[in-house]
Amino acid sequence: MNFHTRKWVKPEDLNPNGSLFGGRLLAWIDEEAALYTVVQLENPHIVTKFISEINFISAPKQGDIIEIGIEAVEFGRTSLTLSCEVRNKQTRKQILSIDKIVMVNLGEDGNPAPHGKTKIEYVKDRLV
Ligand SMILES: CC(=O)SCCNC(=O)CCNC(=O)[C@H](O)C(C)(C)COP(=O)(O)OP(=O)(O)OC[C@H]1O[C@@H](n2cnc3c(N)ncnc32)[C@H](O)[C@@H]1OP(=O)(O)O
Repeated sequence: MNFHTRKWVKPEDLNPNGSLFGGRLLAWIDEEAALYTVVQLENPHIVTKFISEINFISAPKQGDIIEIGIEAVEFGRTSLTLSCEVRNKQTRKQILSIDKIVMVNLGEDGNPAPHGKTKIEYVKDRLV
């Protein structure tokens, strides 16, 4: 799993209990999943279709640095299924896990379209 994105938990990210607001974390994850999918499928027109159970394992506090990891689990015909882990960057303590995030590739008409991909590709390999 690649942990591409780091976030610094700031006052505006907190819930009234003083820990990271879950909705804020989900927004960061959704954006990360979308960016990962755009890069993998080489198409900016993708949507989040389905998110499985979300396990909030521990609560980050203000000042924590967290990192968001995404991994491709399955390439479907029009879909790409991802998994997600979030952990504390310094302590590696687990913060959240999601088994399945299903992203769907769209055509110009806005309907699901085959993406033609079967495996993870690395941008550096596309450049040579
Ligand atoms: C990044 C963002 O924030 S996007 C904003 C939030 N997302 C949205 O607004 C999306 C709203 N939903 C939609 O527009 C539609 O549901 C669509 C276009 C995504 C899909 O329409 P559908 O009629 O379900 O399409 P369809 O039945 O062809 O399924 C498309 C793919 O999704 C998969 N899929 C559909 N429903 C589910 C589900 N409940 N769970 C898992 N996978 C699913 C299908 O298996 C298929 O994958 P495959 O082609 O690899 O086999």
